Amino acid sequence: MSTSVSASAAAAAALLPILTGRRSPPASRVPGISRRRIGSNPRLFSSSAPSPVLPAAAMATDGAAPDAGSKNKLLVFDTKEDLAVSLAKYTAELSEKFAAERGAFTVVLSGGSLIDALSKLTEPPYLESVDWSKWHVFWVDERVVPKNHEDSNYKLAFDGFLSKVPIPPGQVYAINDALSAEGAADDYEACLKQLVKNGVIAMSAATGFPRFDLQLLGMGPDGHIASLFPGHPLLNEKERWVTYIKDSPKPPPERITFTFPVINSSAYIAMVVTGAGKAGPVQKALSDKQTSSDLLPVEMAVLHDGEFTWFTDKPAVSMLQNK
Ligand SMILES: O=C(O)[C@H](O)[C@@H](O)[C@H](O)[C@H](O)COP(=O)(O)O
Repeated sequence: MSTSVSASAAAAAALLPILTGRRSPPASRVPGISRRRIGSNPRLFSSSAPSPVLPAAAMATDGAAPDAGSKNKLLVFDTKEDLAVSLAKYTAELSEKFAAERGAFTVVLSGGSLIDALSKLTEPPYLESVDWSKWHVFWVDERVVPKNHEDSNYKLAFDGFLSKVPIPPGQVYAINDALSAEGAADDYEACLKQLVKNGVIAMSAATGFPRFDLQLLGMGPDGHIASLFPGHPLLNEKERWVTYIKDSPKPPPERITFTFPVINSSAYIAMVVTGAGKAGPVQKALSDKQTSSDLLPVEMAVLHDGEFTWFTDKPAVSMLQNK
């Protein structure tokens, strides 16, 4: 059982009644293919269908917000299992779409609980049906530690996901762990630039930054995403693709991270956020009271031209819903 909410950046979804009895369309549809718009008000759906992934056509709002809010969605799941099933279907469908359209699928991972949420992709039917040879895997942020260190996001992803699927090892782009934070950020940015030249990574003509096909992100209880923390000067980086931080409030202190211009140039973002500890930032991000002065990092993740889907559970949206 799940609930899907249209979630423009300005949508006060909490204020809407839940409409029942509407089933989601067949889950084989790839979100974002159709662009039909259905009106100016945010809509909220409750669905008993096994997959809550609704096409953008059904979820779109009509420019209620001045950003890409018309392609934002909020999915709320009863269980981690339901979330993982839906996230696997969503990712597999995008893999098929981008493999067909551009012969490559560029996927960006974060650390944290996201990796567990990808577990269903390592099982049938996806293990066999996904064309893993098209995948190119990147990290939105990485801790500057050796790849075999317990703090390494690469190790987390390798142990929990990458070692279980047949992605060609040369298409998994870990940081150079022999370098300093500065050096690793420069090196990673140079690697991305080369892959743009080779046509593996798309470019956004609109922003001039790389356009990853799918970024699979988590959010911390303080509203941070990637290694972009509240109030940190890196939030304002406008030139670099990849930068570094040496004073991360979340240990370990030294990290590299994508910048907002890169995050916001993506074609798709899945923001996977569960648990009551995240309810505050979720509420802030999805409320219509955004001001430019005190934005949390998660609120600054606004796609220039893409589709942003929140994969959440009920505790995470508990401050949004009508009681
Ligand atoms: O390097 C990191 O520290 C992670 O990439 C981090 O940004 C993570 O994605 C969030 O903190 C959410 O983590 P959880 O989902 O485990 O809360």
